[in-house]
Amino acid sequence: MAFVAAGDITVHYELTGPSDAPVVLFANSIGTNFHIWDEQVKALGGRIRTLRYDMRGHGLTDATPGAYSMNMLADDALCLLDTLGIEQAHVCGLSIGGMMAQRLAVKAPDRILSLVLADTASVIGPPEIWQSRIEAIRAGGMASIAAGVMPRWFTSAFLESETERVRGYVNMVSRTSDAGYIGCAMAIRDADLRGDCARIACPTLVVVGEQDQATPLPQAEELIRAISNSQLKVITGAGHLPCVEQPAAFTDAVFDHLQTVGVVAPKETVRGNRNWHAP
Ligand SMILES: O=C(O)CCC(=O)CC(=O)O
Repeated sequence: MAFVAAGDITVHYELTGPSDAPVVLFANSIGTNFHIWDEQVKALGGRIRTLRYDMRGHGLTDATPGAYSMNMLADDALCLLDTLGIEQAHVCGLSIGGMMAQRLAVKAPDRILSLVLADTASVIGPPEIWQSRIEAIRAGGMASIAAGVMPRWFTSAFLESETERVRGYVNMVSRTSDAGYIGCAMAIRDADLRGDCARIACPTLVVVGEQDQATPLPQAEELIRAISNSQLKVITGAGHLPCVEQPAAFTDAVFDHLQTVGVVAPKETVRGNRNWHAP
């Protein structure tokens, strides 16, 4: 396990892959931790340098009290890059991680080379959803909301067939810090990144699970309209966490994007040399 002091927090992170390879920074969604990227890191780690971390308030990263903002979360990511001596990176962010990535690409355009914005939007609302969730956590703790979130994250097929894994995700949410989740929920509640989106210039892939209930396809289409240099990929058979529910399709989408932006060699070469989807 690796930890680094970045600004006012200690961040739990993992950096793997060849030291001279391009870096892809992976940012998690609310209520999760960096393990949502396990399959992508396993599949891509030999070709690129993968940097994943637990967002402020999540996993083993510090949870500070009070409201967070997308700007604060983007500063955390920049601080992590600075502390690890990484000048430039591609960024793949899911949901709040994708909101943070929108802010980051505008805040540091010379450092962010491309984006994968997965199951995210410029506004994830309405604010009342987040406010009532914050109040529910204050009243009953994280365990009181954990099971109710699952149908917003996973397809009914996954909920029915993957009961142990779903139980594990309920545990993941339940064990997230109250303060950390509330801080991030406030950041989502208060964020409107439409102005940032119009200013994103780097190549951007927008990915969405076709059955995403939290940030559905029309919101991904809005991102495509707002970001000039963007493409859309819909992942079938997935909800809000396609990196978990359809990991191979999600990894392929990220890989194709990295190929488009010139980070990795053509698919045939890579897949010819590696057992691409092997566990
Ligand atoms: O937990 C939900 O209901 C959806 C969460 C969301 O939209 C933001 C995120 O996953 O970071």
